[in-house]
Amino acid sequence: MILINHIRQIVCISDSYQSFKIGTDMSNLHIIEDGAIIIQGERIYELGSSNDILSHYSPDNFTEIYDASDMCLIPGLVDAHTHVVFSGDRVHEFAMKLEGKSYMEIQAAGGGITFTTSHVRESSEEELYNLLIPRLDRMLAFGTTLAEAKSGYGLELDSEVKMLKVIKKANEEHTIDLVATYLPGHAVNPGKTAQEMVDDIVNHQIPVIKQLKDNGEINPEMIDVFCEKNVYEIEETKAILEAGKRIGLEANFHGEEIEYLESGVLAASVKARAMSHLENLSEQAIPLMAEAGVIGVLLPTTQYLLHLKTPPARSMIANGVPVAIGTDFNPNMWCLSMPLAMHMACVNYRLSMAEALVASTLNAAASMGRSQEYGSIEPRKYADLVFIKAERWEHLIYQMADPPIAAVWKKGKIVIDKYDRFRLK
Ligand SMILES: N=CN[C@@H](CCC(=O)O)C(=O)O
Ligand SMILES: [Zn+2]
Repeated sequence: MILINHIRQIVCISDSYQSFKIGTDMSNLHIIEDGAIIIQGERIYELGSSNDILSHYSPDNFTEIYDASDMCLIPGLVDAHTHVVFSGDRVHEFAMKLEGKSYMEIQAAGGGITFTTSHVRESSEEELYNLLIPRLDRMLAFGTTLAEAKSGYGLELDSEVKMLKVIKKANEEHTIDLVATYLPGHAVNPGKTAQEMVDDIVNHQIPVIKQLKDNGEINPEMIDVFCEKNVYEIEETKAILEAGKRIGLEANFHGEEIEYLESGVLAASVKARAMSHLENLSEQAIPLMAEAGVIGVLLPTTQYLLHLKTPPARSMIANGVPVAIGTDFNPNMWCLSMPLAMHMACVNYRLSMAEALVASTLNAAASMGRSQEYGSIEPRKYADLVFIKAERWEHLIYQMADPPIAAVWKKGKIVIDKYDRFRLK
């Protein structure tokens, strides 16, 4: 067993194995001052105040002992929304956006998702994998230990499957755990109608996805659609999500990003696990989402880049929608840092730092069906831990672009240690 002792603050998030947090409970972080934690194998064994833990154990009980008296501890961060597998950058489009072109204008002219899709179709599985790994390394250095990862730049069966295989392999081989989302409805291929795409996805792609999943070749757990005006609108989105649900994939989709379509009501009616973006979410949809337990995933980086409306985050929290945060890392929005996304959610959406942390740990884990094992510091959960070298944990968010992350532990092992000096035994 391993003991980490005299931690200034252990920010547990929950002490009752909650699946997610809502409302004022998002401000309740269950902080233990001068805490100690015991790790056994991959998991947390026990935690409490240092006094309590030290009175029950002797140093002989431990193979390793660490002193963390100048650090705070939070659960590993969880990134609820990424498009981390792709080839080709879009820096030229960033310049176009600065000149005033909108996201949809660039997409309509064959750029955007269509541009990235043509690159991904040309890339081998190995090329995509080799591009992915350094991105995951960077995410880990920013404290992310679990992330959602979407396909969505294949937009035909073979290339979607290729992306899902890359995600599966990276999940097996990289330290970060990935939950795969199959995103067949990310854009409409040039020369096709949305309805033709839906027919292909529902009748041709989804049965093969099921077969490959059953054989263990790919492992998507969720299905996603970009529900947007002139992309996949409500009925088309619904058809894809329901076909995915029939093969056991949970709905976790893009909605209400650029134009209002009432996708929040759709999310509630199909009992989606989560919906991301939400900039145009209506007040009427909020209680329905709360009632259906749909997690609202905020993506403050993209909203900032594209000058989108501010999502009604405060109203979502006040009305009981569980709120999560993601980086939305993708070739449109290049951000691998959850602390930066959290900072933006605090400043631009007026989340408190406590709410942002819950949204980036327990609630983000819930958005991918993982909150029983990840997202809080509680006995039996994975020992995915982030140490912050500061007097209070809030420095993680306050120090914005350069968060003082001293060490990251993944499943009971140190995987990042910037100071290499807190081990005593
Ligand atoms: N809005 C749709 N999908 C992505 C962007 C993907 C891309 O532009 O490549 C998003 O969540 O922001
Ligand atoms: Zn996205």
